[in-house]
Amino acid sequence: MYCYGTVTPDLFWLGDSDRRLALFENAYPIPRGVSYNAYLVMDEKTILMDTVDRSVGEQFFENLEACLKGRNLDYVVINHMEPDHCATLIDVILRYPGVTVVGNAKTMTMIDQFFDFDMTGQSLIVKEGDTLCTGRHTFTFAMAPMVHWPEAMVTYDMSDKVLFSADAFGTFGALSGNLFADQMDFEHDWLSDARRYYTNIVGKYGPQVQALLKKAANLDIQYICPLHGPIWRENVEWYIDKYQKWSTYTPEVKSVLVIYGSVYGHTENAALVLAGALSRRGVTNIAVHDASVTHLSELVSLCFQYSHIVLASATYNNGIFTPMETLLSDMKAHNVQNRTVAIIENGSWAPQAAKLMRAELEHMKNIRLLEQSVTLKSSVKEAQRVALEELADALVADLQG
Ligand SMILES: Cc1cc2nc3c(=O)[nH]c(=O)nc-3n(C[C@H](O)[C@H](O)[C@H](O)COP(=O)(O)O)c2cc1C
Repeated sequence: MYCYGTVTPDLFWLGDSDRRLALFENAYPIPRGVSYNAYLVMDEKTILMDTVDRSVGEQFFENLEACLKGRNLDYVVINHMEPDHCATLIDVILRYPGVTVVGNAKTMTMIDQFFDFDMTGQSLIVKEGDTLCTGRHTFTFAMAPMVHWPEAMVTYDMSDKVLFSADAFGTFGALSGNLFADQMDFEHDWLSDARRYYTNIVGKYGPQVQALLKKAANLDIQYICPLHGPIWRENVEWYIDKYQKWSTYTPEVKSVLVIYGSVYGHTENAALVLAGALSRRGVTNIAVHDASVTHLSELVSLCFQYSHIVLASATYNNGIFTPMETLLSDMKAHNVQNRTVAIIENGSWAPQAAKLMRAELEHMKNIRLLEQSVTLKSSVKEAQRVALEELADALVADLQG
């Protein structure tokens, strides 16, 4: 049975959620599921904004058919050619043979790459600022390259001030009846997934997100309709401000995130001794994570959130303990920058981790390494306890500075 939702009297949500998928992009755990959103505007001409992942295709077509109420589909706009939004595009064309596919030149190239379908006479190529009128609604298009693929664009309904934002402003998490962010406790229940989605999916492309935000700043936005997660119609500025912070690599929390890589628990012990020392000095919201336990996508997200990061690692076969090594490479891949970092190392015969971690961090932009570091030779002794207290002093001084 169809279950589409109403956004405005003539704008409908046709999406569905996948609660079974374990890994989004076969990489990111999504215990809360994920929604794939598509939207239909019923005007003199009917216009569909994007399609959906194959996993929810059946429900999507039931919704589309019910929503169209026997009318034909005139346009389908492809804001983003990634298969989680476009896998069902050809099925749309086959079901509605007269439909015109709207996208930019790069979109059309990608359609050719992904599918074997001759679109001659069925496509409309749009550029920055072009408009398309469907009756009461006039839509304009803005390119958003690398948010999150090169062909990405957004569509703005100038009549009702709706931004169809593609992957921007999306989040992991299945929708449960409520379509709007103001119908949920977004900050409490969704924000950490929204941050994890942003930082891992587009975190690398801060300057490109900034370029899109500058375009959006010129628009009167009453609704944001993303391709994943809830729709925004209230407090839109709050969410845009989060995007400002994330895309400029500005920390949200002025506190210390401690991540440790530990085989037998002694490096973990050092991390906790430090965390306790920080707490006694009045630092709040300290976070401690085991790099072997907390998923990388969560750790990357936390690195975007916190101003100060302490990395503590055992030496492992003359290298960095592998989960910590993987984290460092992921931090680099996601462009983590503008952070203050301190290092703790451990090793029973030739500790190397500090030197090697430092070398990795030097490849990242604007990472300020605290001079103070702590070396353990197997376990925390009195000398290291004192050194950890001193590291806490240095971190507190830096936080206050
Ligand atoms: C597989 C393996 C390889 C190791 N390689 C080194 C090494 O190259 N150099 C060193 O000084 N210690 C090495 N160690 C020792 C650990 O770094 C050391 O025992 C450290 O105290 C472990 O800290 P943890 O208790 O937090 O796991 C190695 C330990 C393991 C299990």
